[in-house]
Amino acid sequence: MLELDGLEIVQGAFRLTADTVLQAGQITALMGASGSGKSTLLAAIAGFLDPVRGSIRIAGTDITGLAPGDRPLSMLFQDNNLFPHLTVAQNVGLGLRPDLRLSPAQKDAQAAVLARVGLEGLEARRPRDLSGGQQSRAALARALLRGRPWLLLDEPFSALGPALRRDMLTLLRETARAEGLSVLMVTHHPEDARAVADATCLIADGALIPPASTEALFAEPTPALRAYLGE
Ligand SMILES: Nc1ncnc2c1ncn2[C@@H]1O[C@H](COP(=O)(O)OP(=O)(O)OP(=O)(O)O)[C@@H](O)[C@H]1O
Repeated sequence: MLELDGLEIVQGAFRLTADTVLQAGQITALMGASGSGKSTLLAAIAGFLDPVRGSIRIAGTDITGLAPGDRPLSMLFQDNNLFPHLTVAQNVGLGLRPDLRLSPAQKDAQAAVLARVGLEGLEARRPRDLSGGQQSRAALARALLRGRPWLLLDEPFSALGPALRRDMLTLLRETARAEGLSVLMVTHHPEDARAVADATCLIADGALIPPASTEALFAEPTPALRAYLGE
């Protein structure tokens, strides 16, 4: 479980509150209008932004004061954050060791994760020699290799066309299921939430509305979802 307990986050004039529980072992979509605070909430959970009040717990442990690297989570950004001068294998290996001195077991894990995301045979390429979809796969592989139980995704596939985005979401769902990952995923696309998210939550009027089953929510949209969808 990821518990947001009386959380209050402030950025300049912007204020966001969150007081809810996100279930582990499933995919939760996070939606809300542009500027509603989705990235801000992820930044606070990941430790890039200190809340002014409240606490964040994962699996019962208070992580509010921990440095980003010490939190039981990995974060995937829209721009993929791949280093242009490193190969695909090196970029992925950074998930384990910044100095890339991988043990034989770590090299095996690196090869396995590259195979899992469909990048076998492309290990020696630089990111610029990969398609957009392959770059997304490399970034996902690096996050997966870290082996942290929670994965936070800030619109990571939004630069891809619809077909590639669907492929990536399918890969995400399969991987999350196979590895028992818990995922919190920001998306602007209701169809993405419906395709892969067990639960969906919305930010509206400066507050996180607790998650509900995606199926139930879209079958009977709440006023906040209706407003977001422009209905
Ligand atoms: N460093 C900052 N200083 C002051 N205000 C900020 C800062 N960063 C973001 N904000 C404000 O915080 C609010 C929430 O921004 P945030 O990026 O979290 O929204 P978002 O829901 O992720 O939007 P989008 O969907 O457009 O990415 C916005 O009003 C934004 O202008």
